[in-house]
Amino acid sequence: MELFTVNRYNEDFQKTKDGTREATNNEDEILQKLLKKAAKRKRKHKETEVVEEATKETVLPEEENQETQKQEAQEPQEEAQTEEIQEEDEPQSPSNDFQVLGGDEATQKKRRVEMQLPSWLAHPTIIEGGNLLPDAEDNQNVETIDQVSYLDKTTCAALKQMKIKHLFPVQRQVIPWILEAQSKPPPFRPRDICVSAPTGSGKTLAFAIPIVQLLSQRVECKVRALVVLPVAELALQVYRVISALCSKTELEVCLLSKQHKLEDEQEKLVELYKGKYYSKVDIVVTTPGRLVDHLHATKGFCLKSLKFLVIDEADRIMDAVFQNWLYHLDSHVKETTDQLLAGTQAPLCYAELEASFGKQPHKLLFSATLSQDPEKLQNLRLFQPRLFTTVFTMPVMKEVTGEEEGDANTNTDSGQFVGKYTTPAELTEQFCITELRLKPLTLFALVEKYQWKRFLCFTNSTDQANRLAFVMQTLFKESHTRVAELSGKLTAKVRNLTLRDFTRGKINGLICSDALARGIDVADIDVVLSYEAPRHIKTHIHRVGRTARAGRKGTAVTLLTEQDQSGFKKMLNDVGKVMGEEIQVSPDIEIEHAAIYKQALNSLRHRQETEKAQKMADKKRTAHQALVHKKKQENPVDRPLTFMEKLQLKAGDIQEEDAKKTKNNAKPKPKQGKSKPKETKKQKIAKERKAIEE
Ligand SMILES: Nc1ncnc2c1ncn2[C@@H]1O[C@H](COP(=O)(O)OP(=O)(O)OP(=O)(O)O)[C@@H](O)[C@H]1O
Repeated sequence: MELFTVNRYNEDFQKTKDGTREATNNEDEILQKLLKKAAKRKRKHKETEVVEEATKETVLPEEENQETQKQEAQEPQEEAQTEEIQEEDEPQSPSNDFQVLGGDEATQKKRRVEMQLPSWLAHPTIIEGGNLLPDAEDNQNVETIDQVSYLDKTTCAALKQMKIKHLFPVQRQVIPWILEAQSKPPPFRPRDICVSAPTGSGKTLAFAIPIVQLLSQRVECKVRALVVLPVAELALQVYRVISALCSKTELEVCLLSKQHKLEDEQEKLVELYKGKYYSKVDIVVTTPGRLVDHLHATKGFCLKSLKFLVIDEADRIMDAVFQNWLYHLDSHVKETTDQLLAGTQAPLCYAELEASFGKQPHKLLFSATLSQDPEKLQNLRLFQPRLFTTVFTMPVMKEVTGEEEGDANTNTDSGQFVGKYTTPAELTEQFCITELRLKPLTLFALVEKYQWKRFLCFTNSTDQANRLAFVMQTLFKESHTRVAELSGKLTAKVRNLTLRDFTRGKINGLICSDALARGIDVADIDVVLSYEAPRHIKTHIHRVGRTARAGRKGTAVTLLTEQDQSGFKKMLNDVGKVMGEEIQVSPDIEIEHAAIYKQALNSLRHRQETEKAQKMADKKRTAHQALVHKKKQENPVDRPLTFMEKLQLKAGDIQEEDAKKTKNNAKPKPKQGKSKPKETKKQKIAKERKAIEE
């Protein structure tokens, strides 16, 4: 069963001779074009070589000769691969592999079950990556912002103010597609899209520009666009970009994140006028948790007019626990015709299209590591989804085994869509082998050796980030390098201040946990270090993606121990990546910095002991308080009166006073005898309590 409803009006399908359908080879055409370009480059290179050879007297040194032999050898292989790729694209008949029970050894070997991707994942629209720098040769013939036909004047003016000269490849592909999809007449609905593009390739503007341009003509202010991001820092960053784009329009943008009070945000969202709520914003940028808070708590926060739902870092949001935000959101958007969207019904007919028109927002998913897990994607109920994916080099579909190193940017596992884990072309990846006990010192020596002035160092946990930041601050005490911690352990306010100081250059290095690994965009980071090998390839992709952004060069270094190396290498090879070159530090670092390192470790140990003692004291104090409280519960005499008891007493007193008044009128006043001994507080409380019980 198709995972998603197939739309009869989908322009991507064409009839073949025998009446069956097949996807047009849009992506195949692009792949073929890329291949031809590569082959032409190879031939040209070879011709020049032959010409050079003809004029040269000297014989090529042995290795060069081997090089040309290897190249020649490779050529026919490449052509063969070209054929393979053509074969690959033909729809293959399902394999009839099965296991013969009790057969001989050969037949017993279970065939590897290859994950069959849904057709929309298997046939993505390929975005040909390239150099993003405006003055790069690839961009000489790229239109400038003013020459782009599909951008209106206000958008161009806003982009110029943001110092944007050219659109990036992912923007040139996605923006016109969204504008065109939205221009379809009712009841044809725009297809939902998933965009998988490298970190720093400009995905934010790829969705922000069409949304702002399409909403800028709105008349009434209603929430028509919702942008959801996994963390508050990212939401703040995207909010700033969209606000800058809206500066030339009347659109209002609002940021909802736990960094502000709920009441203050409610003030910005809605206003009550003559008993009716009106929206004060057009575009809302938020995190899933905060969205649910407002869906429950903010009266008048209406999403019935929602036109766009953008999910940035979509795989992170789909992985995480805030899955139920989709359920809450759905209950606030127009009623959903589930069976229609979940693909359990027959393909859409005109009446159904008409019935479902405007019922769901246009869903736009973006990530550098998009998930292809059908179950997770199913939750989003995408409508005839379309995948855009970026590749920098020809995705050569070849088997990559653990030992050999695959070419960068090639996804060889047929269970993954093309370009799934593409990293920026300007990124240089390196690694450094060290011992676990010397890792802080190795990090210190690398920063000193390469004189890095702006670096990020990622650890696998917040505790590790906290400890490492402490040790590095001690090691860098003598030098001018300032290091700070940035992890989930700190409050959002402290994290913002630290990030601001780092952006301004007051701090040189941040020791971060992976909370910051996604999306954060800080310019000119020299190097991103992984202090510990990342546990998952996605984490690695997002960590290294903090540098080499927007076409700028960047370096990523991973600190590995002998034990980590093989696992890390396999993790990269599985997605067709390589480890890069090895860098080393002087083997005498331990001797050179023995004193300061020992001092750092001792102060860390001392701090940990103090913290442990503090924790023990806190534990004892809470235990004692619990005991005292328990005792007070047991003999209530010492327990101070509760609020209810005081109210009862007050009510009792009033009754007593009334009774006394009537008695006093009838009875002579008592003689002044010896004054009674003053009762203690305890006796007073016991007496009051007795009075209540009576
Ligand atoms: N057309 C453009 N011209 C110049 N700079 C651009 C352009 N588009 C985006 N940028 C800049 O590139 C940087 C990265 O953009 P953005 O954060 O949108 O990338 P991204 O793909 O969302 O990255 P990530 O996957 O890490 O979130 C930003 O500093 C942005 O200002």
